[in-house]
Amino acid sequence: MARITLRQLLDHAAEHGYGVPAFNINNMEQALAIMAAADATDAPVIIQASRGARAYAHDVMLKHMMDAVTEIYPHIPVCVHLDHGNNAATCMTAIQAGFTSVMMDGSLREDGKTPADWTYNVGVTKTVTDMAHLGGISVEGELGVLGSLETGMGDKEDGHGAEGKLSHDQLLTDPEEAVKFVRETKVDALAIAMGTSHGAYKFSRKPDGAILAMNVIEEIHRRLPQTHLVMHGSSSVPQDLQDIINQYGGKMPQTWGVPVEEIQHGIKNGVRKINIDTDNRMAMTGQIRRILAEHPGEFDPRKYLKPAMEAMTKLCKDRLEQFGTAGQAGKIKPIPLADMARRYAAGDLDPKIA
Ligand SMILES: O=C(CO)COP(=O)(O)O
Ligand SMILES: O=C[C@H](O)COP(=O)(O)O
Ligand SMILES: [Zn+2]
Ligand SMILES: [Zn+2]
Repeated sequence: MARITLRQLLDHAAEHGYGVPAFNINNMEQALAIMAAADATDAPVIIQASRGARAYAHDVMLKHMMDAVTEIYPHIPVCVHLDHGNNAATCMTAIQAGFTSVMMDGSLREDGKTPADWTYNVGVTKTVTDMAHLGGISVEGELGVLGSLETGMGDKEDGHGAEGKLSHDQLLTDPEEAVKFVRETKVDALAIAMGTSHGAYKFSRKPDGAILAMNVIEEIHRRLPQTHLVMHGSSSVPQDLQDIINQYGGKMPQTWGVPVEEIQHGIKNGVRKINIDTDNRMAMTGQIRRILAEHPGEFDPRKYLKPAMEAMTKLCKDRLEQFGTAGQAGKIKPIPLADMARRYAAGDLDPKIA
């Protein structure tokens, strides 16, 4: 059984200069689609579940799905990660359900809507790292609020995200603060804000530096070369997926996501975890729409879910190859949680800050 912690996986990625996509799941089809891609490319993967996914699928179902995929594919290291935990309790129950890594998103208050202040974010994140590291579990924190530099709006699209208008100061992570945040919280990975947002409607044009501030990543990486950076809202929203949805009755207005080459530039500058959900949702939806439109008499879910899974597998394979994750699975031997716990206790995994 090859369950791995985020920390071990991202340390390996940093050592070998690659990035790891973190794909969201809500159901069996998505879990199987991701694993088929990881298997085909010999890649380790991060499978993450949001609070919404946990409510949709039930923790027990998620736990057993993760047991199942690691049993089916024992040679693939799988990190099971909580996406956007809103408080310490949510993180704790995820750990109880078998997650090897949690995100404590203290950039927002517990309601998942209100931007939080520095003291709250540092306090709640440190509470979670203190607790999680005792068990060898990894923690991702977030500094800066996700949202659009074009409109100043937070990303309310999928229910989790800031409400109302935000200032550029809130939308762009401050590199000086990032250093202090990592030092004080001892997070294993740091999510930063630089113009990406969740969902399909990120940019009204192909993004340039004015609306996708890759310079913020470069600056943070310069000051924190040993810290693993995380890009949220990193779906590329490919044109062909927009087209297929619209061709078969969908009504998605034209939109732009994060170009893969920008993510590759990020990987050269310390980005190790890249969160992707929307692209997979679109890949599945496009095929479901196509099958149902072309075969209106069809009512066996397998007839549309199988092509949907295949489209998702293709998307995942593309990203595993583009981010350099492909070919790395066989090189990793997962370290047991108890060993990770000992390393944290000994201070071996403390942030290295110049
Ligand atoms: O950041 C994400 C999950 O935390 C997903 O981002 P997308 O909506 O761009 O896929
Ligand atoms: O927040 C990021 C993911 O896209 C999860 O979305 P969700 O909260 O709708 O499950
Ligand atoms: Zn979200
Ligand atoms: Zn996110």
